[in-house]
Amino acid sequence: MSIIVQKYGGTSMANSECVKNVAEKVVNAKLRGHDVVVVVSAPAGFTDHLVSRAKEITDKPSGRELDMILATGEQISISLLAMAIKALGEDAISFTSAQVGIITDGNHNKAKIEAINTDKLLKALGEGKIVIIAGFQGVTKDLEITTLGRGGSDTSAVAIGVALDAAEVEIYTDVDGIYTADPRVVPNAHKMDYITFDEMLEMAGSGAKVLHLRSVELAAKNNMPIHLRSSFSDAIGTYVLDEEDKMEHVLVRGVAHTTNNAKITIANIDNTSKNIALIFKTISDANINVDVITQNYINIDRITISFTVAQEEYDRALELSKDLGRRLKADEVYGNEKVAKVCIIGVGMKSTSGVASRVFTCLADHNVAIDMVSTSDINITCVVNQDDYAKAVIAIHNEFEL
Ligand SMILES: Nc1ncnc2c1ncn2[C@@H]1O[C@H](COP(=O)(O)OP(=O)(O)O)[C@@H](O)[C@H]1O
Ligand SMILES: N[C@@H](CC(=O)OP(=O)(O)O)C(=O)O
Repeated sequence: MSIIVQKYGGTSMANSECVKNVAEKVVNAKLRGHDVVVVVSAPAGFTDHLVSRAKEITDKPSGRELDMILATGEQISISLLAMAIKALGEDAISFTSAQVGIITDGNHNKAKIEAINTDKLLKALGEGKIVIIAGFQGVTKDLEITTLGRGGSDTSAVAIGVALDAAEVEIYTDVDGIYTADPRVVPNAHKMDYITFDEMLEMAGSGAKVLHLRSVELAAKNNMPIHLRSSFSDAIGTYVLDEEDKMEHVLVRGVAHTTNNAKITIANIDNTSKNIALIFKTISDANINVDVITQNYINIDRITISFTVAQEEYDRALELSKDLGRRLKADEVYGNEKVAKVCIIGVGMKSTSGVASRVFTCLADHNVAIDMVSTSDINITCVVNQDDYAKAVIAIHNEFEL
């Protein structure tokens, strides 16, 4: 019998009505003849609530203790779902990650899965049970509780799918598929039937939180198809696949955005690779992630470096940059705490020229100033003022008739 892994996110597990709805969908999959493994998240908003409880006690909870509290939300969901499935007459068993043996490294709050013990899962499936596993959490070899980073249940589901050699991983959520842009920002965005792993990696990495980035990396690495679909209908959703030939050829597949960005500029320093290396080593030594980087020439010997960081890192990054500016005798160091990234994504760009010029013309026509640009062969990212991001996303969505 083929194994199918289904993941239900917080929005699908929000209340008892939702849990009963999920139980029906799971039982239907079992009755269609599958061995069913279900991965669930905490009820919507519950993990946020746990974070704020911790923050009421201290601004800086230790990673270990934060994981101890954060991992509890998913345990509520697994037990309620097992009860709901049993109430429908099917046998089910719930497991925490520690009970299964989902082994991670010890990096609290952003742990990586290293191994999954499938013994208990296969035994329970062999006994005809529906298996329910707590997503988002793991355990180290020393039995320390860890979590995989916010949104990490998608990654749990794909990792379990790969370990069990499942036919596919179905991710159920509150939208009926992956859209050409965030439907909250672009009301006429439309659902795609397919998207390639590469495009979805860019979308997820560029702010489309509909799938956890690492879940897509893992699926791509193991060629595990993901079917993202709605918990509230039976309609086919969006397939994330390797098979580009199955898909309609389009130049641009979608537009993603993030609004949580800040920009720092170190102006007019000597153009030496030592100076550039010093800047980025100092920032990375402080555990700050740098995203888009640009280097502008003032003349052959002098350059200006700009880079973006997450808004929550802005103050620390600016302080470090001011210190660097003094050491490197920069003319000026300044920042903008509120910028946004708008990312235009499509594998079709690899083989077609002129996409960048259409993007820039379109943004100019809509009076959106472009602060920084970075490109790969399937992604054009423009950094714009935060107030302009929605205008920019909608304009580009229209320009490419998505
Ligand atoms: N391109 C996109 N396509 C679909 N949904 C998107 C996109 N970009 C952002 N989203 C948002 O992602 C949300 C689903 O993710 P999430 O809230 O994490 O669900 P869950 O709780 O089920 O894991 C949708 O409600 C939608 O607003
Ligand atoms: N409950 C965790 C893990 C998760 O993946 O949740 P969701 O599937 O609702 O995004 C979180 O809120 O981050």
